Amino acid sequence: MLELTHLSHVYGNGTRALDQVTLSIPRGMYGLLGPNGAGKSTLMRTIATLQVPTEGSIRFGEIDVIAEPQRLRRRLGYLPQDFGVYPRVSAYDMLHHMAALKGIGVAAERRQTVEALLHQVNLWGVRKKALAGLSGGMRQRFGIAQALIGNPWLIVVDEPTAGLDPEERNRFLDLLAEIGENVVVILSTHIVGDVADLCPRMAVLAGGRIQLEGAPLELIRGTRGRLWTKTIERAELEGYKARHPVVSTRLSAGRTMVHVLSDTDPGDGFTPHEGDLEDVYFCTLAHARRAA
Ligand SMILES: Nc1ncnc2c1ncn2[C@@H]1O[C@H](COP(=O)(O)OP(=O)(O)OP(=O)(O)O)[C@@H](O)[C@H]1O
Repeated sequence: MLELTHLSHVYGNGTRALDQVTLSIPRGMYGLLGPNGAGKSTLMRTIATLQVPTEGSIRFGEIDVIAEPQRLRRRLGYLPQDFGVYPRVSAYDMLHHMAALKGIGVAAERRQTVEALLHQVNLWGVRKKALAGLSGGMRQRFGIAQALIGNPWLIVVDEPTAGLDPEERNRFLDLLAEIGENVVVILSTHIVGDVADLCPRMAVLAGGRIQLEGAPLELIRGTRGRLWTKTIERAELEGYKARHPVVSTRLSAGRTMVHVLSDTDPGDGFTPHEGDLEDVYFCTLAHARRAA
């Protein structure tokens, strides 16, 4: 279990990127969902011991993460948002090098680890290729392989599917799902589908604050009977926004589909709408914006 308590972070320029974040993150896949600038990367870097928060505490089991970062690092796998690699080095050699850095000193053990990981992430066939020659999806799978060196108990993955095509994204998510239920995996993302597909628990972060926490299915159930939809012309949107609490709009075959959150029938031709996690997310963001 990873416990974050009253975690805040203020950058030198005064930006409050995290504001009293308190979360208990159990074993399994945990989704941290938020828009650009929400503070996700700040939180991921803080958990990964790359920066020290201004305030608050982090515990992972018996480890006081801020006081004993080295102890956590031995148990940590981290795939940062901007995962830089030496472009001309092969996947095989780079993984070897990283395994050595992670403390696997015995050559035979290192070789065994590297080969098993290359098979696990399905990169065995391209292991001799320079990293620069791999596709975006392959590079992200390489990123997961390096994060898995040394059998970590805590795995932090920051926006891993951004920029992947749908097939590569599916393959990457399948790989994450396989990592197992016995470790804590935190998946930070702005893509609702990543969380919907993988995570039995999640939180929404916006403006540095936790806006919502829970199990996606329960959170979706919480919108039941309160969501309404109508398809309108784009030009009518401003009028609808003025009359109704619009939480989201999406285009459907060139027309605009409006979703409204209301405990009672808003009239005006709206029909009941079966919500999904995207609706939960947009309702949460709309609420956070109003509160701000
Ligand atoms: N080194 C820094 N110095 C000053 N402000 C920063 C720094 N890093 C991030 N910020 C600011 O902190 C806030 C949170 O940024 P962060 O990168 O953690 O968000 P994010 O949710 O990961 O966003 P994105 O999806 O765009 O990466 C933003 O307002 C950002 O501009």
